[in-house]
Amino acid sequence: MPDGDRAGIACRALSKSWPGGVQAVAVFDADFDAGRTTALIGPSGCGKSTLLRLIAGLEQPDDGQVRIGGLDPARQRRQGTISVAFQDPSLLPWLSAAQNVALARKLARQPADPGKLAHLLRLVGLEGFAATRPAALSGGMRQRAAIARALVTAPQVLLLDEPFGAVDELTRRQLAQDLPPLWQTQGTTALLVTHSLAEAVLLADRILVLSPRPARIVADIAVPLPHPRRPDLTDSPAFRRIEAQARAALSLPAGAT
Ligand SMILES: Nc1ncnc2c1ncn2[C@@H]1O[C@H](COP(=O)(O)OP(=O)(O)OP(=O)(O)O)[C@@H](O)[C@H]1O
Repeated sequence: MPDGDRAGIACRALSKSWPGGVQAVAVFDADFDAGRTTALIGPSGCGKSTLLRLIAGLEQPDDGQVRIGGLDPARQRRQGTISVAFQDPSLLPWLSAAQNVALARKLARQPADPGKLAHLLRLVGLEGFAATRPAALSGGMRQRAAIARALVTAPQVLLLDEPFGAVDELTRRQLAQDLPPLWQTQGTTALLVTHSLAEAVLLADRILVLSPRPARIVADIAVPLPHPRRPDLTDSPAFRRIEAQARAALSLPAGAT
């Protein structure tokens, strides 16, 4: 990772056990280059969300450290450098969808940008629901509002934990096509947890396949396909080859590399 790179992520010997003794992450080492999108894929419960929460500075590791551009991630998050969109969208219930998204800019001390707000709401398909409060949105709509909230600050680091999990298949494909250019053209470093191999290949420059808990890297797969990627890319031989490579790595027994 180049020196002085504000958005490169370094995980060093990262370990985290949860109360009750579950070791979710054990001595995890990885570097994520600035401006690249990496998909994390692995069996359910292997520690992907824990890893993302450690990288976001939302949890402290028991051992090891995370550095983003050489700095503590919690500090970077408070400065608005890092945006997260997790499975639980956690929108403020008393604000409308648009106000929830706009608040992110305020918290990051960025000036209001109504044009950008409207553009993002349109891209995530919520233009007709800007004034609607979260309780009156569907689960998928709340997730889409959370994605818009994560993108509205043009963050240097974007952490997405199954961001399209509650979104229907058709909308998912549309979002997978429309949203990545927003962060990829502005040099954002993105980490994306997904259970979908196709989504990983469509969105990412690199796929890390993780073992069952505690998560460790069993395969590090480059996705050298040009952006932007259209959904029909899924029919190409190159796409299928990478997808098959990731699938094979996922089915490796624990302990095998
Ligand atoms: N807050 C918590 N308190 C206690 N245990 C936790 C907590 N969060 C996660 N765990 C445990 O840590 C392990 C890893 O969970 P984590 O959510 O990181 O996995 P995951 O790979 O993201 O799973 P999934 O793909 O199902 O979302 C699991 O055994 C889970 O029960």
